Amino acid sequence: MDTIFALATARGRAGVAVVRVSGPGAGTAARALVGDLPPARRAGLRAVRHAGEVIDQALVLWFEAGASFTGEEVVELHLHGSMAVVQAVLDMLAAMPGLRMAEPGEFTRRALENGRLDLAQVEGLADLIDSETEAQRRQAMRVFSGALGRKAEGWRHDLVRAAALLEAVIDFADEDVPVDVRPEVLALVDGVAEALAAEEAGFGVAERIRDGFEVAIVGPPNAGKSTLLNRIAGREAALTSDIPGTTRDVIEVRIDLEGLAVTLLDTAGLRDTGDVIEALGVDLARRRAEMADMRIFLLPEGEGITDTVAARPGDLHLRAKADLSGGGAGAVSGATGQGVPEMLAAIAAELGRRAAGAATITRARHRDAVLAARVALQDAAEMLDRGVSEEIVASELRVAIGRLESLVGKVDIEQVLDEVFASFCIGK
Ligand SMILES: Nc1nc2c(ncn2[C@@H]2O[C@H](COP(=O)(O)OP(=O)(O)OP(=O)(O)O)[C@@H](O)[C@H]2O)c(=O)[nH]1
Ligand SMILES: [K+]
Ligand SMILES: [Mg+2]
Repeated sequence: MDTIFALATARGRAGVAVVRVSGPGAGTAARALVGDLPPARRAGLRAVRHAGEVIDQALVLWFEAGASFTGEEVVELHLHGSMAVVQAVLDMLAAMPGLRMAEPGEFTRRALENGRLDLAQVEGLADLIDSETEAQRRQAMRVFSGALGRKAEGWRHDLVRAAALLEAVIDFADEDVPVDVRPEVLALVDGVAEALAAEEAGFGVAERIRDGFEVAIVGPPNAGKSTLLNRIAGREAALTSDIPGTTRDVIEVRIDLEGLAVTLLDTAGLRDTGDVIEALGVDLARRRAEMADMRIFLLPEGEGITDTVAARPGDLHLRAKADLSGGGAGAVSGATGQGVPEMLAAIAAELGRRAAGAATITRARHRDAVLAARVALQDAAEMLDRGVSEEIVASELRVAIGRLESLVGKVDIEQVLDEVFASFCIGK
């Protein structure tokens, strides 16, 4: 096994830069740089030397194999965050036999391979590092701390018991087994199937928390949609003018709305138009608005709309240009900002209400495994009903168990590893 090393912190000038070394040669490599190592898990200040010259003063941390992030011997060198210091240390490590630069995600991959993390935790860690909003952080932390693994283990436990009950009947087929195990098996199968269905139902929202909710601003031309978007963005994200039909493309602005990641969409004003390009914009506006999680309908007082998008429960209907019409509840003005805080609070309340129903599963990979397991359980329940032999029902349960184990990487792991690690950067 190679000993790997990498800069674990972001590149560039900083107060501190951490170089991490992991593998059987980590301790030896570190001793060559700093002399004696401090006791395991205790920070110690050491001079880093190259050919007798002091390169930097570093805080050194050393972890024994079996008690580190990767499960291997690990040394962390907390250097001053200078490009020159970091480069000198990386060069010295690269020159040592048996050491090489880590691949992207390789530290985490070793943690997985050594059983320090399960696959879902690895995904949670990737999301945690990528998280930008409070809801993203909280959701990622839940997965990273093993919540999905614990749930999967509970479901697996119930299904293993159900399969064992059926297998006991198979083993004692010649004897007179007085108990009918089918009711208990069915109860276990139904219980897990229900829990899986709940995960599927909450998946869409969990995915939105991870990737962001889309909220589209729609309305007739010149309603002030782009002006409103710019007010919220705090910059000129979209062109505005008194000419109807100014916006043609969809303009996206990403905001952090009370901890939720939200992408606001400014769209072309909806109307019938002979202008070919504007008509393309109106088409695009309608499609994106219909796909969005929520719509803000902006309508000037006394004005109708000739070409509209269907509203759905939870959408907001607001009167535009509140400054001209005297304002009041349900009115908003991008020009003056009045009503904007109330509008943002209403969006946050609606999306927050939906976010509360988020599942523990957060990725399409999880959803596919849960769906496949639930389908197998449905088949098993139906077979029990029809009096199909215990062997066949038990093998169907094994299919479901296998799919649930894939959530935490117990099976099919190679297939998903490359995809999962593709999003990691070097040093993780
Ligand atoms: N008084 C007032 N004028 C506004 C307000 N919002 C926008 N306007 C004006 O209304 C006109 C249209 O504004 P835009 O933001 O371009 O409207 P839009 O809905 O994006 O228009 P299209 O992209 O053409 O559909 C501009 O002259 C703005 O200055 C507002 O809240 N109050
Ligand atoms: K306009
Ligand atoms: Mg516009």
